Amino acid sequence: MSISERERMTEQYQNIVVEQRGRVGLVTLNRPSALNALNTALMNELVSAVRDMDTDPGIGAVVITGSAKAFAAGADIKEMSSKSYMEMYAADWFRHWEDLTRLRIPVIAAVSGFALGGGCELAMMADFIIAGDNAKFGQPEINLGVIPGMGGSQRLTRAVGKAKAMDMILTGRFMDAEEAERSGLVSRVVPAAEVIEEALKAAEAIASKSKPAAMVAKEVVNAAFEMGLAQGVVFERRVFHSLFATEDQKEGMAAFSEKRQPEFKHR
Ligand SMILES: CCCCCCCCCCCCC[C@H](O)CC(=O)SCCNC(=O)CCNC(=O)[C@H](O)C(C)(C)COP(=O)(O)OP(=O)(O)OC[C@H]1O[C@@H](n2cnc3c(N)ncnc32)[C@H](O)[C@@H]1OP(=O)(O)O
Repeated sequence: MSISERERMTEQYQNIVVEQRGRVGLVTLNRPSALNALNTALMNELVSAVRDMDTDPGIGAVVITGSAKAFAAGADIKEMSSKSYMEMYAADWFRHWEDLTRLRIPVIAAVSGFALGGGCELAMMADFIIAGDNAKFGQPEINLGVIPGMGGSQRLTRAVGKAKAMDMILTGRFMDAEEAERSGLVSRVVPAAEVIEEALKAAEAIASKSKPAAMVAKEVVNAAFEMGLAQGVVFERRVFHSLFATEDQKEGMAAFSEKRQPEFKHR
């Protein structure tokens, strides 16, 4: 992407910064004065940007990140506080942002600092989280008289188990990076100053693989949350069989036999 294209993309957005680094899309939440509190404008820009990346043949993976101090400190309390029950229920607030979990290409959340409430939920909507050693995760909504509202109770429980999820949601306590890794919430912890670099490296590695294989790998792993084991194993096996219809499978296995790096077509 040329600098002018990148500047144009950035001009489209006020609450995020959108960049392309090789075959990786990088989205940085950009509301530093509010610790990247997630308001409607930011979420709509985020969904729009990652949807464009998802259909861009030149992008194979996405990284979403925030600032050193905050990935996102939650939903924007000031925007939310005056809403009525019927305003929330009639608009079914947050439903549309579940689209973030339906992207085809892999998404990595690079988390430094606070990932609280909606910020933790947004990170858990990614395919995996790389955390800086200063990261603090939490679902402290109970302090505000509410509960998680964008999948937090469901994804946190599946990620760390009932005991820790219940502890965090009922007490509102934060979980540091070490506990988050130990609990399975994050895939790895790196020095905070290196988290974006590490996430970009992981995303570049993913984007260098076969795109159809990466897309279906994400799909079958996520299916484990929705299917029984026997059904999931059959689904995985059928998808494995289907990859033998791709050029990338032929190229990947031929490259191994010929002792060379594969040149995937990424389509
Ligand atoms: C219905 C309308 C649509 C809503 C918008 C769309 C949302 C999309 C996402 C949906 C998420 C689903 C719902 C979710 O489950 C519910 C929530 O997330 S509720 C919020 C949960 N988060 C919190 O409770 C954390 C609140 N913040 C804090 O506790 C502290 O800020 C901190 C993170 C511990 C840091 O403390 P400090 O270092 O002391 O910093 P400050 O407190 O001074 O904060 C600096 C500055 O940022 C502002 N700010 C921080 N967090 C938020 C926030 N969540 N919303 C709005 N503003 C926030 C804070 O007010 C300060 O601003 P200033 O006062 O200086 O102007």
